[in-house]
Amino acid sequence: MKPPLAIELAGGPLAKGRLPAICAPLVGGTADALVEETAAVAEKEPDLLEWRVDFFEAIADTDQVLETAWRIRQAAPGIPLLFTRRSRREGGQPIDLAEDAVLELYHAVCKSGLVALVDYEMSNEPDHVSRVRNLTRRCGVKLVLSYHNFQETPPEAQLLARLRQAAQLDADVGKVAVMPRSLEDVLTVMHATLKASREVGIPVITMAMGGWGALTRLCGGVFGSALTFAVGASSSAPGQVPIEDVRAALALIRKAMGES
Ligand SMILES: O=C1C[C@@](O)(C(=O)O)C[C@@H](O)[C@@H]1O
Repeated sequence: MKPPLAIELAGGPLAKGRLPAICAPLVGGTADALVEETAAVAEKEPDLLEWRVDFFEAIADTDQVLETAWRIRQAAPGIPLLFTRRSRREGGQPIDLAEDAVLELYHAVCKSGLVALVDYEMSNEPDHVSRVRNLTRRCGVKLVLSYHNFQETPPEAQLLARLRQAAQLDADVGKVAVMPRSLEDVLTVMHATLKASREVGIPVITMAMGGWGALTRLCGGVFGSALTFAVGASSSAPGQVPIEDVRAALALIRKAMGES
């Protein structure tokens, strides 16, 4: 039976018979575009959908956000929704919303019961991070605490520190996405993933972006990444691979590693 929230069960090495969950981003700018996008993506049966609300033109109108979240859920029944406002600082779209307004939006969305998880960046004010932690807990929503670096790949110790920090801040999931400047950087991400998945005590999601980083999107599960972002209709970051290709690669890796 398919688990209700694959991410809760995913995350071990494939050699132990587990697969990373597959999450497809939604990046439409309007409600109608998002509904169309969702219907197309849902046919590909990702484990999770991520609504990148920073792409949504009406992000400042909470009622429209809630109504659109509801329409997304209707267009993809049974697929849990991850709600993400990526800040411009960490690679998101420029939006005209102060952080307090973002928190109010998160509050309304969590209370609505429409989303299963939210993503919030660890680099936000500690007070904001703890407010998001408290409200997600009150609403029964899982919290992904994330870190993104579109410029470079910090050293392994820093990646590990970020994932440990997510656990210390009581996240349900820790996530890092970084830009590799060399193949060594790709290895750094995978090494940090293996260590973190063994020691931090919460599921970790990691990836390197861009062309080299595509390797981590296909093989990251082997090293303990709980989830991989893959393109259903449109990509939300450089290097994302179509869902079909990710599935084929995962099946091949499992077979080659001797798993059925
Ligand atoms: O954090 C991430 C990961 C990501 O940046 C990627 O590289 O796949 C894509 C984003 O939409 C998501 O919020």
